[in-house]
Amino acid sequence: MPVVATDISVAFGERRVLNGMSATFEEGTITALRAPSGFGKSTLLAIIAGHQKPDAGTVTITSADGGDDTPGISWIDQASPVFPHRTATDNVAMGALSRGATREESLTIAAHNLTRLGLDDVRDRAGKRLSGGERQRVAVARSMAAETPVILADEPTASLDAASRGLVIDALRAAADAGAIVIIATHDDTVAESADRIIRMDTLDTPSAPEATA
Ligand SMILES: Nc1ncnc2c1ncn2[C@@H]1O[C@H](COP(=O)(O)OP(=O)(O)OP(=O)(O)O)[C@@H](O)[C@H]1O
Repeated sequence: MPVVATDISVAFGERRVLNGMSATFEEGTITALRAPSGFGKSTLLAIIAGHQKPDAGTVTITSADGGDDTPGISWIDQASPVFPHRTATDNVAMGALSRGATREESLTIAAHNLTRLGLDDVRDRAGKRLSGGERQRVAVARSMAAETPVILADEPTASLDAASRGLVIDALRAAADAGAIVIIATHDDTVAESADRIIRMDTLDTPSAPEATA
């Protein structure tokens, strides 16, 4: 079931950031949120995640079976927490454990996802000894291991070189191909080119403005 944002408005003091924005995010697609800094990309992701309440408007996320349970949501950003005293493997395995995998299964799933994100060399390294870019990829790997139906990524390639960026894009693409709803706030042209759809948030300053360009 899609994520549906309807008539979302947010202001911080006098500054109106989102003004009656509506958008639907379908399963199996990557949507890139694009705009210069300050147009509310992160704010929209935070509202979809439920981290922040809009002044007006609603977000509905219905689980695949049509029930009321909110489906799992992964959040990936540069500040995604990594447990400092646990290894990269354990950090990623937690994603699989969170969906009910056994410890043994989780370690296999973690190994697979560490490899696909180019993290084999640091799999036994404690979280606190990982670089910023490695932590960011651990967060992506954990999200892949968790197989959440919704993945919200705020500048997921910000600390990464071109090779690592490609691995993150490939992972997010694979998640979407498996049915996930992937929404990415990004300034990175390469990430945006990999998306199925781009929403230009700087063209959305009036209610009922056209919501997206392909
Ligand atoms: N908690 C807050 N209190 C006050 N202002 C805020 C708050 N959160 C965000 N803002 C402001 O709202 C605007 C939108 O912020 P947001 O982080 O959503 O933009 P963005 O498009 O993601 O920017 P960037 O590309 O720099 O990450 C900015 O002007 C920001 O300063």
